[in-house]
Amino acid sequence: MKKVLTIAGSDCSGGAGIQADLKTIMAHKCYGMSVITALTAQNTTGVYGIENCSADFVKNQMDCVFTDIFPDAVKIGMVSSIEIIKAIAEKLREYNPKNIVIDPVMVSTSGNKLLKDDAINTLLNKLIPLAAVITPNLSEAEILCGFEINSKEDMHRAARKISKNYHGHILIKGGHLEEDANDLLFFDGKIHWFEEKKINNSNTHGTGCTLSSAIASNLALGYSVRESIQNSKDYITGALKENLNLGRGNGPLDHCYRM
Ligand SMILES: Nc1ncnc2c1ncn2[C@@H]1O[C@H](COP(=O)(O)OP(=O)(O)OP(=O)(O)O)[C@@H](O)[C@H]1O
Ligand SMILES: Cc1ncc(COP(=O)(O)O)c(N)n1
Repeated sequence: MKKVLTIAGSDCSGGAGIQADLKTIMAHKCYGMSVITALTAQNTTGVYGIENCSADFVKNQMDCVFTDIFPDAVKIGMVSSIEIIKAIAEKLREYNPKNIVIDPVMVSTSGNKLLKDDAINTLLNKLIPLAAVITPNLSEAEILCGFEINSKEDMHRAARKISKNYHGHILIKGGHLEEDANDLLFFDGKIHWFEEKKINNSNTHGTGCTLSSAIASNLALGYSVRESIQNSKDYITGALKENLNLGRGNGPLDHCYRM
């Protein structure tokens, strides 16, 4: 059995974060493990509190995982603070796992900050360089490239700019574009579009977490980056099409649809 580790925050309502990741990893028939960076009190309507884990305890969790059940892929989501980012980067350099996928989570669907402003540079300089794939959404890509993104052409320009400092695979997610849900992969100067019609469903809480943990699971299973992204997009599309409608806000995805 392939093993996938998620390093992320907990979402007590089960839609995003560690909970979405573990559901996704299990749906891909991989063995899921978690290093929790923060507890959040949140639900489909918003984030009502954040308690960060200490950097030392993050390291302690990573030592326990890596010295016992070494993962075939690692997904990284909410990382909150400079100290936690540095701790994760230090341990990743020590254990050197393959297939690191970073979802540079900055703001929740409900508009709440999940990464401190002063931590963005540390994320960029210390953690992102260790990733095989990064998966910014439009607003995260805007922060990484420094200009507004309103079209497919802007997404391409943004990827080119980000690639000047980061040489891995850049997947800019277009879920928040007005038109279709088209995602752009940029690597080694070449681009590939993953195209999908937008599904009319506002229950999209956790789509970013789900996509990145699905990509990590597919990489662990031995698929190429391109195949992993296509498989993951198909998984998201299927989970959105189920139209699960839970909670009073932007509800979660249905991870049971393939089981
Ligand atoms: N309404 C939709 N229909 C089809 N696919 C979608 C829809 N919304 C998002 N997606 C897809 O879901 C994935 C996540 O994209 P999105 O841009 O929503 O990321 P995100 O903002 O990080 O997610 P989150 O909502 O978790 O913050 C992408 O592959 C995107 O194309
Ligand atoms: C712990 C945690 N991690 C990530 C997200 C982002 O997901 P979304 O943008 O769908 O709210 C979140 N809300 N909570």
